[in-house]
Amino acid sequence: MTDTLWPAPVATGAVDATVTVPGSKSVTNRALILAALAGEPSWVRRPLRSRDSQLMADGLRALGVGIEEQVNNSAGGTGGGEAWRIIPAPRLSGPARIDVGNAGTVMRFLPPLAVLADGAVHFDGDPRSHERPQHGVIDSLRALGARIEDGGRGGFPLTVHGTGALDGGVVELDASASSQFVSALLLSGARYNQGVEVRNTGGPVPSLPHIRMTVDMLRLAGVQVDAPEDGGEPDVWRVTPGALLGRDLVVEPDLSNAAPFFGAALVTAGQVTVRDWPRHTTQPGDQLREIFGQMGGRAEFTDEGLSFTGTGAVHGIEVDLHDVGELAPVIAAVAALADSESHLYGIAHLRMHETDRLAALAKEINELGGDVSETADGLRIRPRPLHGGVFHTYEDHRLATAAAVLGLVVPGVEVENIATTAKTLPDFPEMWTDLLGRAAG
Ligand SMILES: O=C(O)C1=C[C@@H](OP(=O)(O)O)[C@@H](O)[C@H](O)C1
Ligand SMILES: C=C(OP(=O)(O)O)C(=O)O
Repeated sequence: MTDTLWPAPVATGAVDATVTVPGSKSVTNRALILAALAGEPSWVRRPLRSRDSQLMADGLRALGVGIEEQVNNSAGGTGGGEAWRIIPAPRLSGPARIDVGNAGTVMRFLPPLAVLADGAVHFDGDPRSHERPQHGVIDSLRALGARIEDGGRGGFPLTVHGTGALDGGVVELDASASSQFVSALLLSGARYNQGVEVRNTGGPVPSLPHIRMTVDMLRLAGVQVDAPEDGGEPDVWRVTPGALLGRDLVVEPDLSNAAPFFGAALVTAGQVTVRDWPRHTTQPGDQLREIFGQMGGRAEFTDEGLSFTGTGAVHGIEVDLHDVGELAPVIAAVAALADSESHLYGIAHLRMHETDRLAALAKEINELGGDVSETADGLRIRPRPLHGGVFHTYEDHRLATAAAVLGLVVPGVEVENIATTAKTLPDFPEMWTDLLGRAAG
């Protein structure tokens, strides 16, 4: 029920908690794709189990990939507990129907894999999937030799007519709307006859750490990749054709989903430790240490993970979020509670995310009494005393978690459809209640 209202709990004091954040959506869904393309079985341990990863797993299963859910404490050393065992199909095959939901990773990463299946693979998803940009994937796959029917829409619903193989080669595209166009082609590219060379001819590509994640995970699967940041040509990524190795991989916690929990520490002058924070990672959420640090908190590695402490001060910030747009909604919520103005920029592409995030954040914070204006590529946020009210979430998990942060210190915030957090963080309401514990009102 999308019209259900969740009364956001108010913190009566400083939060003080240690939190286990579920696995990264981006790592889990890449690991599933790479395991499906490998020449041998893989383990994906501590996977994210959420709507987006379930959609990815179901899509791969529809093409013949075996994904067994196991609780296994003995196999393969580290990361016992929950795991997925992935058995690649001897031959990916259609006909199949795949639901992409509103998952960018599923929308963009699966069609390039479906071209390797034998048969017709039909894709459709939530109404929003019909609006999110997909041209970078469809046009590129066509240029590389694929047959795709999309009724001239340039997006979903669409049918990939797989023939079991793709020529591949060099392709030019405009990836300024989404880094996922580039990641999508690279992830399956090693299985194309000539591999793939992706050349961005558009404006700057957003979310570059996510492309780095793709490149690193491909290399760990034995694929040779040339990338700009390793001295290669700017805006060009090249994947050499070849087999992929099966892997045994432990998924890192989703650091972008740590944002509301650290946000809680910041706005209540409390302390939150997120367990198992990796010391080295390509996840954009790692930049929370720096960004929330500038906003007044203090991050420190401990034996358990990363501990973040609010000092009582919450400062405004001027920050380019082009690389880390996923973090913008929670940063905007914290900024609305700060002691000075903020300017978040470099995030025009957020207009085509789960919803138009710039418009939605401005409207919803303003309806609570805030003063947020949209710029061409971001938000200006001038803190004002806020009051309670309904916060609409537009089927966007990050709008919902941002609203929960506001609700900690603004009594009477009611969050519409908190269940939308199931996209990447299914247990969010319970985790939030646990976080507050005695600090809840
Ligand atoms: O590749 C990925 O896993 C992602 C890339 C980013 O997409 P955009 O480049 O479209 O922002 C990010 O916002 C999204 O949540 C996940
Ligand atoms: C933009 C996001 O998701 P998606 O993978 O659907 O693009 C996000 O999680 O913030």
